[in-house]
Amino acid sequence: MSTTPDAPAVDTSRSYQEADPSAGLAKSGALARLLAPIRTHLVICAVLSSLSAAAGIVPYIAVAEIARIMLEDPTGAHSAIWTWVGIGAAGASVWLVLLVQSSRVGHYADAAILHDLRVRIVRHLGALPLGWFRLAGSGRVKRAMTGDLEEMHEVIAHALGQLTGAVTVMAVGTGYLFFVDVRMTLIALGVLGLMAVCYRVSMRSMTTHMNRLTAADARISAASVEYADGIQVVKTFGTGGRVLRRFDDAVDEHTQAFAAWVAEVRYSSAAARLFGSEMAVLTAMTAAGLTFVDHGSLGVADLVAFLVVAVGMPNSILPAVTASQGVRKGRMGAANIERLLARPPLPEPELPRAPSGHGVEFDRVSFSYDGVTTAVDKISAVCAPGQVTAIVGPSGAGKSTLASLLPRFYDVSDGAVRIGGVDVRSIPSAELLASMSLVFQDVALLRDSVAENIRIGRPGATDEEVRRAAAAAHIYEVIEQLPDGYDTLLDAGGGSLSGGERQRLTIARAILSGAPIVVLDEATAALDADSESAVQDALATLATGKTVIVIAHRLHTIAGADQILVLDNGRLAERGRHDELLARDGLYARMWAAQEGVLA
Ligand SMILES: Nc1ncnc2c1ncn2[C@@H]1O[C@H](COP(=O)(O)OP(=O)(O)OP(=O)(O)O)[C@@H](O)[C@H]1O
Repeated sequence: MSTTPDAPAVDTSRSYQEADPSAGLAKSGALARLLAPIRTHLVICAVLSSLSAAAGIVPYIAVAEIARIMLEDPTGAHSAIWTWVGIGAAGASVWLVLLVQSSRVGHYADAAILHDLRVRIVRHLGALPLGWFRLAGSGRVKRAMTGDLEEMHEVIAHALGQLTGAVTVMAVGTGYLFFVDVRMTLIALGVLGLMAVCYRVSMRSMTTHMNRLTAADARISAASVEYADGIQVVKTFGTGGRVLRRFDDAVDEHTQAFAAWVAEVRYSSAAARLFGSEMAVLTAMTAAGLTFVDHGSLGVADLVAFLVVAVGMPNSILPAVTASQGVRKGRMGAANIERLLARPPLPEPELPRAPSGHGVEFDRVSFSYDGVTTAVDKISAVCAPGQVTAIVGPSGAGKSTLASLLPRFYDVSDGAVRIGGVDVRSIPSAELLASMSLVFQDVALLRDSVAENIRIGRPGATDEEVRRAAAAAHIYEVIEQLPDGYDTLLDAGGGSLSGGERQRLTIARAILSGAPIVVLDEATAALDADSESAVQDALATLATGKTVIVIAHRLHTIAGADQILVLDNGRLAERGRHDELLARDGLYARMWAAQEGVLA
């Protein structure tokens, strides 16, 4: 917990790392909890589909009874036949009406709850610390909004009805058959029971195999994305073979995992299919039935009842098998969604305070991503308005982490970050973010026009203001030469803009926003000399009169900074101006010598 007096109480024990998806919270019961608001609808849907299934079996019973009447008294009056025809037709009508009603109620409840969950997820995402998105990635968000919700949809709109329907068909069907002949019914149930046993055997190690397949799937996706994202590097440096090998390995692993599963379950699943088929029930009923008829212990009419009703039962059981797998997936989807909704949101201040000024202070700031390893360790520094503070250090020293504590991508584990004397945790997050321009190296452009991409900095800005910002960011001429000028559509990758041009576009956005604090992560990728100097000029314009914090990778770009913080292994190793640090002959001097050596 912070030792500083103005630090609001927050839970610093939180870990920002995404929990293992297979880990426990809400693993069981998540589906029931998330569906609680539509429980009544689900009960109605289940009752309707159960009644519908019961009505659906009536026509089969009617056919069997008509056959009985005709076989037992072929020459008699057949008025009872018409009664059964009526009962059968009524059963079919009720089946259809109730089926439609149950589907209507299920889909209505499904649409309502999924809409509700989508809104909850989006609101929750809006309240999560921005750092979470960096760690979890867009894949996690996409999975929640599409795959996980779709799996819940399957349960609500389809699986529930199929399962209740199957149970009812079994109950009503066997009830009627027991009434006709107990021995034949037990034989029919025996065949279906064998199917259940074989199915259970084939599903015994499903979780292990599914986990292996899911892991292989994830590796295939990662290798594909890695290949597509890094296609330029891959082709330029001829490392395509290595990346493709990772892809091939992942595909091989997937194939092997699948083959191992198939090899293990091939007999049990084939047997389950066999015993669950109409063919198996028909064979068993015919063989046993004819034997009993031969011995005179079963009437032909009773045999017909089994051939009509018992043989039809597998038809409703097979969809229920698929439905039970759907329920399993739905439970996993619900657990994922519940886990996402359980991520703690960024705490908003109970007593918001307004900063007086825009000086930034890091006061004995510590931070750990996992609650174990310290990424930033007791760093103190003051970044005055109108001055440029550069953060430098070897890779992994904690530069980006320290800077990301200012916009509260993560909250400090200890100490405090202040703006204008106020702890950032006491400033409402919308105001906090509005007070700073963040220019990161993973330049974020939207799929929109050039003008709109700049206007994000200040949505109400006029075209003229957008143009002035573009001019100040030294990107004006580049835009003028684009096919549709400011109306040219960009894609998320920036379309035909170069790396330096994309950076200047985001600098124009930051200039337009006029935010008094600027945090920028210098591009690690080397730009060509012209682009580099254009970016430097743009940054100089952006920085005028502002509190500027630069995460620098190339030291010569920040040699003129007012203050340089040299981080090493999460600690502040040195601080001072360029000349002072060179004179100290420490880490900075060594890094400088190394970079100059490369440049020389
Ligand atoms: N998302 C994360 N989860 C866990 N640890 C992380 C995460 N991001 C960074 N770290 C760890 O925190 C430490 C500081 O990383 P950070 O990215 O802040 O360093 P950096 O100086 O900015 O490095 P670079 O110059 O390579 O970008 C490193 O040990 C890094 O491995």
